[in-house]
Amino acid sequence: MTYTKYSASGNDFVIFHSFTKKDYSKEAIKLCNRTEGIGADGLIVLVPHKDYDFEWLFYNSDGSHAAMCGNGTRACAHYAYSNGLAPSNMKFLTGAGTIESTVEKDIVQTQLTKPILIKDEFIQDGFTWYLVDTGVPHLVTIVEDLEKYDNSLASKMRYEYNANVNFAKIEDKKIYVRTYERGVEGETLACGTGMAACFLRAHNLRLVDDIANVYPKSKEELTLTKKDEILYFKGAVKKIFTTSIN
Ligand SMILES: N[C@H](CCC[C@H](N)C(=O)O)C(=O)O
Repeated sequence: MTYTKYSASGNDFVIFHSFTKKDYSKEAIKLCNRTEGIGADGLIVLVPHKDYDFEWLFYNSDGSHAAMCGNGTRACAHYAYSNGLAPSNMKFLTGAGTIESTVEKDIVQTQLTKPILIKDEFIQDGFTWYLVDTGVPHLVTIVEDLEKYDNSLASKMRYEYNANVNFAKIEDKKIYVRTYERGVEGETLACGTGMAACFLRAHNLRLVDDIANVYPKSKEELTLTKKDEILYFKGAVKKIFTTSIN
């Protein structure tokens, strides 16, 4: 089987396509393992679909299934276009619904799913939180200093709310984010739906404009846009290598 490794702003994925729609959780654990596998935050499998360019199956590195992955959609769209599986402007089916992505060289833009507010502002453990679903659930707290990121608190909140956990700093209308990712069970270098959740929170508080640059732990620049209540997520992706494993 041929596998391709992508990095989307530091959030990395193993991607392949197959005619077989089945549970790939075990493959995800094996392939995402950073010592004995290829190593990645997640596995993405493209399978045929009669109504869309393809359907995707997404797994976190612990083998758990997730409905959506913002960075994963950008990597997967680039993979699909590069392999002739979809046109540059494509529509594919995810666990969170239909996703539309557009590929222009190494820049990919994804139209995210409609955000759903789960729990508005609440205070817990000394931080003010906001819980929103941007394809998957995300807790967001805005802090003055990202050194306030607390991995053990993030892990506690992740299990209490079954959500990813984001600490965001806003400076000159730019957003800087650190994310503890569910299913990776640790901080990743970027989390697309997490950046979208932070953007939404900052936008609601009028701390950013309708278009904002967002910088995850990898420091790569991404752009989030809110237009007619729809969120668009744009940034570069990198194909790292392709390999065959028997
Ligand atoms: N870990 C997430 C899925 C991946 C989200 C993230 N990698 C992104 O780019 O949106 C979850 O289980 O909810």
